[in-house]
Amino acid sequence: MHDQEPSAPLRTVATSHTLPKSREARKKLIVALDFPTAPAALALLDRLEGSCEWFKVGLELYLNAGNGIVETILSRGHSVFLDLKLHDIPNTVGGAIRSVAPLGITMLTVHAFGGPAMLTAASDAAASSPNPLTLLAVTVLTSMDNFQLESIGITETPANQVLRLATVAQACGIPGFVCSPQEAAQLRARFPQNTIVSPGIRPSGAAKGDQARIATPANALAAGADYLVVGRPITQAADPAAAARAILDEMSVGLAEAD
Ligand SMILES: O=c1ccn([C@@H]2O[C@H](COP(=O)(O)O)[C@@H](O)[C@H]2O)c(=O)[nH]1
Repeated sequence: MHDQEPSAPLRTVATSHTLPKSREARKKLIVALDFPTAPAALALLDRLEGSCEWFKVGLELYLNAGNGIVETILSRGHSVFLDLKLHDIPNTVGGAIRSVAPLGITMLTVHAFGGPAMLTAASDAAASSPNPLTLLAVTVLTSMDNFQLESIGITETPANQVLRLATVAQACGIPGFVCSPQEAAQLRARFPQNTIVSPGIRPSGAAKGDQARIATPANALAAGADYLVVGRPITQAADPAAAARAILDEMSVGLAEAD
């Protein structure tokens, strides 16, 4: 469904077996900077300096702090996942991608629910990016359970709906997916070369909050996720750096066991 090169998947970096496990874990952890202002986000960034190298900027922060916060995080040498979950008509989504691509972000989300025309326009726009940009198709939000899906007329299970949306997105040239860790194994089996990013990560005993489909960091990696997105278990912890280190330690052990 696309006539240009799709944007590159990030699997090569994420699955490197030459790195020490602690280093590999750091390359797979993305901290969600869900804060209302740039100073609040940068205060957390300061505390995680040296521990974490990937940060996700979502709607809350981006709508307040704009491209400036993205540029600041990039200027500190970190990678940025811009989680805008674009969902609009094809022309608008393509234009939005062309607007943010020059920033130098590494990953950007679109909603797979936008359908083939929108996903193809997104893929084409990413292919013309001046920097390598991996598009991720958001499948079924990790906050949704069967009841939430049924309420909007979707009678499929979350797992089936994730597979359906990922299949459409992949056919349109989108190289990565966002899904819960509970669907990571089925997507990994079906799409071995695609990038899988999983939010809904909760260390044992952590508050679930509004997330419905969750797993621990080790189980998410074992299921085949390339990247884990973690927000509140780190950002709301009394000691965010210690919380991040504990998650990284669990990830390192999980990666070692998988070898
Ligand atoms: O399906 C999705 C897609 C995106 N997210 C985002 O990930 C983080 C998760 O934060 P937690 O505090 O660890 O729950 C957040 O920024 C979401 O916007 C998601 O959770 N689920």
